[in-house]
Amino acid sequence: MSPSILLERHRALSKLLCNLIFTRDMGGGPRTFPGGVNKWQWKRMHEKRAREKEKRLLDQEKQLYQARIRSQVRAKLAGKPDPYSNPDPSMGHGPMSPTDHIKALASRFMKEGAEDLWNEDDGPLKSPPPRGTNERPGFVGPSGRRGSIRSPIDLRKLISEGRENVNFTNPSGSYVKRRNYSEQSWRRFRRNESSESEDDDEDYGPLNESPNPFARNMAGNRRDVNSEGEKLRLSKDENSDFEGESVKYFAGSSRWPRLSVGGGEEEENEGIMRERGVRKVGSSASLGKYDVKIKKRVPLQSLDGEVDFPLQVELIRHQLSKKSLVDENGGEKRGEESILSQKRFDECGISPLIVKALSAAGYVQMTRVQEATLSACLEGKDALVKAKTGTGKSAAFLLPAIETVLKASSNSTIQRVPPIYVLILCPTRELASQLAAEANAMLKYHDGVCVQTLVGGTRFKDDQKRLESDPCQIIVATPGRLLDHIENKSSLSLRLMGLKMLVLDEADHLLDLGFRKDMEKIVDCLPRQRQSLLFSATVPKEVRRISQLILKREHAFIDTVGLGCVETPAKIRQSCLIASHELHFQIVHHLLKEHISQTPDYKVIVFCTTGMVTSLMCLLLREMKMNVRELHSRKPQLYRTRISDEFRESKRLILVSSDVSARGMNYPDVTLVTQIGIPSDREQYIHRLGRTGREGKEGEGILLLAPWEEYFLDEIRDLPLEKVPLPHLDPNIKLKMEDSLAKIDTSVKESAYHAWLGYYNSIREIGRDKTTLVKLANQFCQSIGLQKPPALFRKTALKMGLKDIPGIRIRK
Ligand SMILES: Nc1ncnc2c1ncn2[C@@H]1O[C@H](COP(=O)(O)OP(=O)(O)OP(=O)(O)O)[C@@H](O)[C@H]1O
Repeated sequence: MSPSILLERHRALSKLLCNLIFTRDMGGGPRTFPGGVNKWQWKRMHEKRAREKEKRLLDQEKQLYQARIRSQVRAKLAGKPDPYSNPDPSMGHGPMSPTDHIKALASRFMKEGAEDLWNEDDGPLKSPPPRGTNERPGFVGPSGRRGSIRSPIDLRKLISEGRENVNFTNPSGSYVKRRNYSEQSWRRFRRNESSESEDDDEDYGPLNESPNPFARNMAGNRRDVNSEGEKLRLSKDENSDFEGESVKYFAGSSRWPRLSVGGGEEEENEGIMRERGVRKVGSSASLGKYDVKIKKRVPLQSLDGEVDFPLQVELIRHQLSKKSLVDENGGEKRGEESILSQKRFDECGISPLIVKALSAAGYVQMTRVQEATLSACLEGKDALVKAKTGTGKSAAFLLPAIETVLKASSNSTIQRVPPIYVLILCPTRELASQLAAEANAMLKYHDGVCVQTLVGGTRFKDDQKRLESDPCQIIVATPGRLLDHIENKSSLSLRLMGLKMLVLDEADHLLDLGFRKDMEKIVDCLPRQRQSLLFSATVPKEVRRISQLILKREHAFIDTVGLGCVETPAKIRQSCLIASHELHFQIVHHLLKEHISQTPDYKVIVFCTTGMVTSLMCLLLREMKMNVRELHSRKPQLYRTRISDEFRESKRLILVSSDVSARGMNYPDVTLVTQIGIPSDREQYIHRLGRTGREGKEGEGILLLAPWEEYFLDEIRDLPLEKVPLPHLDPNIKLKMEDSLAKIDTSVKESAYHAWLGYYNSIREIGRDKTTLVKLANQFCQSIGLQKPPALFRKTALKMGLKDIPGIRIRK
């Protein structure tokens, strides 16, 4: 063997050993922490402490405020002067003015980068209901007007008193409206407040005259101060993050003070910092001291009067030029609804062969999310990206992923263990196959780059053989199967040492409790020196916090939806029907028939709560002579793949599915999505709905709930859902339906009952009242044609906390 080859081998071996030694400590921070807890337990402990502290502070503040009001009332009744009025504000000892109070509270409690998260409901800000209306918030009334929505107070807006009215677009072209809220909103707020205080706050007498909305807000009475139709977006995020930096502000006038919450252990330091006029920003609450930036405090006062006129003129100019561009391209309407941007792929510095492959696939112009993210991703930055369903997020991360591989391959020397440069994780097997297919389409003209999937439901040994015989640089995997490989000490772990990029598609779901443990283990085995990209159509605030465990501190948060904007595509008509369980099957049948008669090329997805309920629904619809397929996790993988492919290619077909199809699946031209029963959460509703109305096309979504499930509407009250009356149901269909139900095997119905019970038991709002849950389950049981509820195994009943609940039968 020649010396040069030996030297080469020696180098490769040393590199590998270095990697092994230095990359065991991965994913951020040391591996062991005081008390022997691991990194994740340590961080969770800090999160918990921060939450508790925040709650304590809020409670204190609430008590102080209430005490103040009481004293004022007493003084007023006794004819004494207001004990809190400060005759000489310059003395500085009296109580703060309401506005100052709010500012002080805001600066104490709000976290940097989380101003929008102050909205506890995590939804857009909407206007208060007009007095005297009975319309349910969030629904479109018969007149077509949207019912108003109860939403929380936007502190920043209140702080922004004195600012000029400015309308501008952010770099994505979305409309941003800014107004002077000083008097108008204040008056509106007070009006709104007084209307409710009559019922709620008798004790406090003149509370409705109180000018301190925040204290009331803390007391749980959140109210909105926006006027109807206004899209208020005051956050720095949507401005700065389009620029690719999470700490950069787009407009001078939108420079907001960075605000933070100190974590449990940090109280002492916090005091010192405050004294020095320095404050911590970043995720100190959740990450202890590991993710804290030190920033100079920007005094609130000085910002109040600050108006950067030249910049505002520039913004208005930008808006006008954007508008004329849109008009040139076929009117404003089209411009708003198109997912495409003005930029072409050949303008953004990606490899010409990829551009060629993209053109072959019909991609010439970038979509907005692709334009907004590509440069940051190509620069190697970490990013958390939020964009609506069906807007091209997959290509937005696949392109930089492929570029990373091309770059790494051209730089690397021959290695004994071929490295995996890109790891893409996603929640379902079907989505993994879809992403791999899309990546392969982009790699059409690149022979040397290979993509493989690692998903459950296939033979583990086959995976291993494939990995050995056909070394790939990109892996698309589901967390469970990937972890099997890692824990099996296969060569995959070694190959992952060369990882350059980690992508989490449907990131919020992957960081959710169901996947969290697996994700923690996986991330621990990846090199720390990597780029991480997190994509989803929904990014709830907890996810934004937890995402920092994967992302670097200086990551970009790119939100193309925008704070306060509706999170679902504009062209999807959404409606909701409320009906008792026994009518559900009939209604579903009626809705499908109606849709089919109106839509020649129909393509429908019916989402059910669980796999077994999906199975029952599918059998029933098939009995009713409808063209249906079923897809859920109880089916073998080969069957799932076949059905998924068939549904992708076909028209005039109904797919009855569990949540395996809820996220990421790109079935073209789905005309209707129906959801039967409550989705597991608001995010799941948005993702399921997003299977229709993709690429800016039209779509329709119908949610069917039982009356007791109506509470869920509160979670999605900011979405444009129209509550529609029950359709007239044909009595003949009822009889037919009963016949069909009778033909279905009892075991299927029993399994559906058990699954139903398990599903709703796991939903916090319902599962905690076991007696009611069992009653409702028995209603469902009758609606599916079972005479009495099937018995549960004692162990199952125990696990579910249902053992001694009346109505539950235990197997002997
Ligand atoms: N630049 C482009 N030009 C034309 N079509 C595109 C472009 N980028 C993506 N698409 C198409 O847009 C559709 C939606 O893309 P994709 O599945 O990536 O959406 P998504 O944002 O990931 O949705 P979800 O949130 O549901 O996962 C696909 O049919 C895709 O082919």
